[in-house]
Amino acid sequence: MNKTIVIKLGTSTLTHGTKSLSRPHMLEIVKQLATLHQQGFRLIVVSSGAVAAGRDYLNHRELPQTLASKQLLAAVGQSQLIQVWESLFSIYNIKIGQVLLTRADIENKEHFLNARDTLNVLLDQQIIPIINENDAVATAEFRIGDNDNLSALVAILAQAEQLILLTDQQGLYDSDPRKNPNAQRIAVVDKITPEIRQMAGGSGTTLGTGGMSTKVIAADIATRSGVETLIASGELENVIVKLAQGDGIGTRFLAQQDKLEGRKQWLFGAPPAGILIVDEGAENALLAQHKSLLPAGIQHIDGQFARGEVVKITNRNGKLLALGISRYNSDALQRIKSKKSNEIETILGYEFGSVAIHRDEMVVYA
Ligand SMILES: Nc1ncnc2c1ncn2[C@@H]1O[C@H](COP(=O)(O)OP(=O)(O)O)[C@@H](O)[C@H]1O
Ligand SMILES: N[C@@H](CCC(=O)OP(=O)(O)O)C(=O)O
Repeated sequence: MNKTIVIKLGTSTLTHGTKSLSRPHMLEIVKQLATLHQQGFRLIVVSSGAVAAGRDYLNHRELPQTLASKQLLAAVGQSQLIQVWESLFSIYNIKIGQVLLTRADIENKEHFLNARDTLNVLLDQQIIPIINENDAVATAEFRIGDNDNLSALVAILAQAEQLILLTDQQGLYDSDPRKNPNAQRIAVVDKITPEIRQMAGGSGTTLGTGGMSTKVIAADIATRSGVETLIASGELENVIVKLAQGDGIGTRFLAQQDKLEGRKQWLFGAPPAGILIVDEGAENALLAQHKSLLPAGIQHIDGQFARGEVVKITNRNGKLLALGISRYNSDALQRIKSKKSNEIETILGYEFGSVAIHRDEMVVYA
């Protein structure tokens, strides 16, 4: 499959340093994305800018400094933002789909699987997802709070190879270049150490959230899950195309370990909520052929669990074969066990795909 790239565009990039969305600058970005899209890259955009667009739409009206005001600005601004994206992408005949996420959509594994399926179906249909945090409803408890972190989680969700964070600086510097004119850009970061974290300061503008420090945290989350992360300036000509082709601009944070295994560590935080006992055919498919687990191979189900929970997979002798995230809840599995995948929809009246546990959401022992 073609490479999946998540591109995060900060407010500073979308406004081109002004107080309004800069259509010419956004068109410049869309042009680059269209080039990569045509080359077959699977692209996901994480776009900030809703609050800035909302402020502009309401003519910078004086509002109280409350969460409710921010939610109001995000609600009016998000529709402005998506309209601009839609009109610009339509110049290149590219369709987009809006996906608004909150922390719960990433942390709750059932929501996680739903969001993953949505992104995959959009990408399979050559539609570019335009993602933002659902700021209009995300209260303190459910907020991720900054799109740098959101984009790292999206990269894990989408099993991306690369995360590109575009901002108003050429990359990570050894100190904030707005404060220190002699600051030096760091070209490659092998490992995110406490020294690296210390270099990254807060936002340089009133519109940006988090500054370089949230970008380094995002790079840490993403690289630990095997996603190479790049920070570069959105001002640079053809920057996205250059980064996708491996040009040495910006700051490159190297992926820390084998992609799949890193992601699985992130997925398997919770203790198993149930057990699936599988037949010999399924055991062989999992261990020798590295395949997903189909309902056809499941003989018994122990425990009550929801879609998205972690379960053990054992053979009939009780030998632990794997841990995996179940795409169906235990009641549904009771009804579709030993059945062919093409019968799932008839039996349940719905389906979440042909597999009970996907290979990418499984750790195999033995
Ligand atoms: N070590 C550093 N290297 C580069 N930029 C830094 C550093 N420390 C702090 N910054 C600040 O981070 C800002 C970028 O973050 P932010 O304003 O949140 O932008 P965005 O809207 O693109 O997310 C820069 O303008 C810069 O002032
Ligand atoms: N979700 C918010 C942006 C939050 C954010 O992280 O902003 P930024 O630091 O500009 O990427 C919005 O759309 O205004």
